[in-house]
Parts: sequence; structure tokens; C-alpha cells
Amino acid sequence: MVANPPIIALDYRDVASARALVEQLPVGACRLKVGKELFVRGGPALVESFVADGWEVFLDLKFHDIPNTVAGACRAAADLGVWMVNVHALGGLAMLEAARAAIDQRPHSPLLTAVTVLTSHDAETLAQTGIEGPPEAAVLRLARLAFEAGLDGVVCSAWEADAIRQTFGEDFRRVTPGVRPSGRGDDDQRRVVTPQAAMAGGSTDLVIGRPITQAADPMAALVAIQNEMQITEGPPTSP
Ligand SMILES: O=c1ccn([C@@H]2O[C@H](COP(=O)(O)O)[C@@H](O)[C@H]2O)c(=O)[nH]1
Repeated sequence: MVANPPIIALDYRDVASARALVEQLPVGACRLKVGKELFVRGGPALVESFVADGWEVFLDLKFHDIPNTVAGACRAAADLGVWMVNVHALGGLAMLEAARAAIDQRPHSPLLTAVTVLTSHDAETLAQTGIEGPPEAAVLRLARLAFEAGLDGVVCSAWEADAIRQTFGEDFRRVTPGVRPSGRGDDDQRRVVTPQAAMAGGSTDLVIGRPITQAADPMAALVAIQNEMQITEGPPTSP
């Protein structure tokens, strides 16, 4: 078993399909990520039911709004008992600080992370938004805002994980989606890394969705990924 088990992105079109997978999983073998699609379908009650069953739940709603609105959303998320919530670092320092303060005031304080640059971006698509240059530079700028606001870490691609670790220290979490076992297509992801390269490159928490949820045998896919996470390999060499 790896120290930080993978986080499975439950991006299903309906609650029943998500529950069908979760029922096959031993609690503790992985963590669960509830994102926008499943949350809109299942609502807070679904999240609370996973928490009640003992799951560590990453509520991946990526709040991005004015500080007051994000603070309120973070309070509500914390009260669901989840393990991690996130916001967009692009919301700026004041928004990040408001999120931090809101979480800290709750009886249960989940980890709070900030999305830097979505893993579906490469330099070309990022430039379309007005952010020029390599994604890593933008990721580090946004990670600095999250660090200064006292967040627990960032969501980034594994390509940037080592630079973030070196700049902000081991304890600042690097949560990395865009994980693809070798031979598996990239889907809409652009900054993609294999499970073992992500581990070697300094990711603290791997987020994996479709390679498991769309596999013919999701449990076998999860076991294969868990095994890959334990293979030692050098860090990623170039994007
Ligand atoms: O930069 C980001 C931030 C969040 N995500 C989320 O992670 C999963 C990835 O799913 P896959 O099927 O493994 O691609 C998905 O829920 C995204 O919303 C991300 O991919 N990139």
C-alpha cells in the first residue's frame, strides 16, 4: 500500500454508477473525488454519505469568485466533513486568504488547496487565455499566492511538482491530476505523466479518473495503478 493512496475521480453521469464502483472498493485503498458533475447530480447528501462510510473525500468544486462568496462556499464545504476542498488560485490573494480564514473557523477544517493551471492546458492553449510562456512559470506564480495565503498545497501537473517542492517545501502538497498509465490515451489532458513518474517527480497525491472509471475492469485498473505507483523511476524529463 502506498502512503498516500490514489484519489479516484468519480466523474460519472449518475449517482448509481458512482456508488456501484465505490461499493467494490475497500475503504482506505484510495480516496474519492467528487467533482462538479457528480455533485450536481448527487448533492451534499451523496458527499455526506461517503464521509459517513469512512471515505476521505476530495470535494473538487474549484471555487472561483469574489472573496466573500468563496468564503461562504468553503464554510459550507467544510461542514460536509470532507478531507480536502479547493479553489482557483486565479481568484487572487484576497480570495485565497478569505478561503483560508473561512476554513479555519469551522469545527472541521479540511485541507485547502488551490488549482494553479489546469492539466488540460499546454503552452499553446494557455496563451489563448492571455497567459504567455511555459505553464510551469504560471504554475509557480500561482502556487506562490497559495503559499502566501497559507493554503495546504496546490493542484498542478506532475511536471511542476518537483519545482513546487523545491520552492515551497515538502509539506506544501502537490495534488496532480493528468495521470495516465503508459499506453493509455490522454483524453483532453495535455500535461500528462505516468503514475510512477508522478511519484518519482514529487507528487504527493495522484488524481485518476477515466483510466479507472472507464476501464473494462475498474478494480483491475486500480490495482495496476497502485502497483505502478510503487515502481521506482526517474522524474519526468521534459513535457
Ligand atoms: O488541473 C486539473 C484540475 C482538476 N482535474 C480533475 O481531475 C480529474 C481528472 O480526471 P481524468 O479522467 O483522470 O482525466 C477530473 O475530475 C478533473 O476535473 C484535472 O483533470 N486537472
